[in-house]
Amino acid sequence: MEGVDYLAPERNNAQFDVDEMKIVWAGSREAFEVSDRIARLVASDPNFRKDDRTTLGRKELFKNTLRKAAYAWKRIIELRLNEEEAKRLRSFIDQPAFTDLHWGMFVPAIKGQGTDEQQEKWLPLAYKMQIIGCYAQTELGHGSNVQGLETTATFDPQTDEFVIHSPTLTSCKWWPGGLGKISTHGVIYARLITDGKDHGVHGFIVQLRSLDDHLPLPGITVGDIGMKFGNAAYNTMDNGVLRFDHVRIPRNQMLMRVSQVTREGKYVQSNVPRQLVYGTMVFVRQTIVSDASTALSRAVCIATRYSAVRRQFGSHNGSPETQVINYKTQQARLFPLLASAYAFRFVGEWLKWLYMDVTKRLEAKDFSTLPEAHACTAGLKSLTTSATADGIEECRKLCGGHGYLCSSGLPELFAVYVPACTYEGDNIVLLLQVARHLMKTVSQLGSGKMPVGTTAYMGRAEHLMQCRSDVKQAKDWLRPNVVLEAFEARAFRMSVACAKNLTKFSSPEEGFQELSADLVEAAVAHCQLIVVSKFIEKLQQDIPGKGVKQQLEILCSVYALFLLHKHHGDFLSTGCITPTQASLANEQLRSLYSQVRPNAIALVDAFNYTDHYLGSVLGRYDGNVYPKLYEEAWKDPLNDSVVPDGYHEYVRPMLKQQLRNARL
Ligand SMILES: Cc1cc2nc3c(=O)[nH]c(=O)nc-3n(C[C@H](O)[C@H](O)[C@H](O)COP(=O)(O)OP(=O)(O)OC[C@H]3O[C@@H](n4cnc5c(N)ncnc54)[C@H](O)[C@@H]3O)c2cc1C
Repeated sequence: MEGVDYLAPERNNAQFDVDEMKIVWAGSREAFEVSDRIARLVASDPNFRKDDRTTLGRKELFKNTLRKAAYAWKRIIELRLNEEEAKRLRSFIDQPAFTDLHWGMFVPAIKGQGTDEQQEKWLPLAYKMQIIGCYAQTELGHGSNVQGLETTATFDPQTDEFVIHSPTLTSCKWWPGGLGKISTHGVIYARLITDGKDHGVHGFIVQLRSLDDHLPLPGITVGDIGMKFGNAAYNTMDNGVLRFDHVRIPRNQMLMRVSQVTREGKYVQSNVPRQLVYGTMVFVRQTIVSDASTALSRAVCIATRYSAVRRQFGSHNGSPETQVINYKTQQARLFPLLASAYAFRFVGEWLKWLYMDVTKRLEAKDFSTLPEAHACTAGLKSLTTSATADGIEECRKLCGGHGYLCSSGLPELFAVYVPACTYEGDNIVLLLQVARHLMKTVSQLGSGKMPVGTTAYMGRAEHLMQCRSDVKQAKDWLRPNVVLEAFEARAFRMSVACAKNLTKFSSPEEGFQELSADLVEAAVAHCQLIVVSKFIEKLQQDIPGKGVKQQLEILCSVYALFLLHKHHGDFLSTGCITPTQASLANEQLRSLYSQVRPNAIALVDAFNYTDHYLGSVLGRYDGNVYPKLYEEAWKDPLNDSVVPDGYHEYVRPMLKQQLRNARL
């Protein structure tokens, strides 16, 4: 029945003020109002319809993406939306497009690496979308190892130009989003060569297509790299291939904030420090972490609502069957993901603060915390995107068979999200960078150099090596200091163990290669500690609203104790806790799940997602799942006719034993 809220009894059980939780989730009342207004705007506009997306062919899908991007830009101008509102609008449209790379990578690259004059020239054009840009770093043969890129930018002093060239097949740019069919310009990464000397990889602004007829400029071969994983999903994006044949660009199109090439062809470092690039990196990764909380919360919202609707077994004398959300196994799979969504939200919020802190320090020429900030954002990007990709897939399984239908929204969400584990740095490669930083920090402890930021806890080395948890009963695990100390001791001891083992090898590099799997685990332990500690810090703030803080305290404990349970081998083998304490943590966790249960629906309502944005029949706000699933099935193009196309050619001859005469 339309208009009936089938989840109302669940909502009535909530023990906290959902409206206040919505503000906490959004970050502030103002952020909530902007987000709520823009989400409704998109949901109510039929131009942003997306329910037929997974049945469209690639060309139709792509054209549909271009239409939405153009229409969105028109609305942004008509409604005079500010930068934040425009960003929200693009995200609620929920369809990856060339604009993501234009605003998310091209513009920040020019801002971060361009000189003042370059910014004055290029940014106004980009802001008005008079040029459209992409970010082209990866090549067919080279991704993670950026220093291995082969594209060359050779300075020609005769003409005051760079010659951009792809010397081999493997040097073709491969993957950049927006490149394949749309970008007019790109920030292209190439090896800078002056006077026969290779100065390593630098960024250049290169025009790729004519601004009149959109044809590639002379010397440029460009196209799309082909279909990607899943239906619709990232196939709305034109990830591209690009080959240069001695393409000339003026010297002033090298991004010269950090290093320059003079008119005479001399390579000079400017007085601006190289660390400046860290600022852009922290900004981009902060966005990725915040996107992780969004993607995971969407999946969790769908799985939680559907778990309250779905019933299996347990009927007695004609009573309804049991809601699957009441099964302890369902709770033990679902509620840690719910807690993770909140945890990632708060660590993302903290990263916004970190970005501002990094920017301020850069302005004051204080570079002391930069390597730590860099390592920490790399690690958090890796941790949150991996957990989110796995979490979305778990949510699909939590929805049983129906989760496999595109109309559940989960297959597309997974397909569109999972490359986040690879782009902006492969997650394992990033964790290895974190591990290098941790090993360096440990090695400097004896020299009196105090670790900073998220590694500051390592400064209490002696205590962390000796401390033993004093947990005696299950509820002791609810004390934040107890949890924090266990996570700190585990992370530190794992790092110290790796550092010790490294000394057994004849060269540090050989040791690093050999121990890389252990090093990755140490890095994960460190990153999990960061997320736990930022959740705990969040709870030290004043959080208004009936019951809101209590719910967050429960979720924080769920997040931490779930990790402790999952990785209890680490905690036990490093001697941070005893087997008895590990089982007390598990006992406490079970009790926490029972406390989450009555609030589960309200906790996902607090994400404030419209049905349009969720794009899921299973996750509908009103819980009216079955009639809508039934309706949705009939909309499939296969059901346009009762007898399918192909029956007369292929099925009938088989049934009638006439295949021998059939023309196949
Ligand atoms: C959807 C999507 C969009 C993208 N958009 C862009 C874009 O806009 N612009 C752009 O320039 N690029 C883009 N990329 C490319 C992306 O940045 C690269 O794919 C990424 O950096 C990983 O590099 P790779 O593909 O070379 O992987 P590889 O580095 O080849 O990784 C392959 C395997 O080797 C492992 N590995 C690699 N190095 C090490 C090591 N040192 N130690 C241990 N293991 C290692 C990895 O963990 C992985 O398992 C995009 C990619 C995708 C999937």
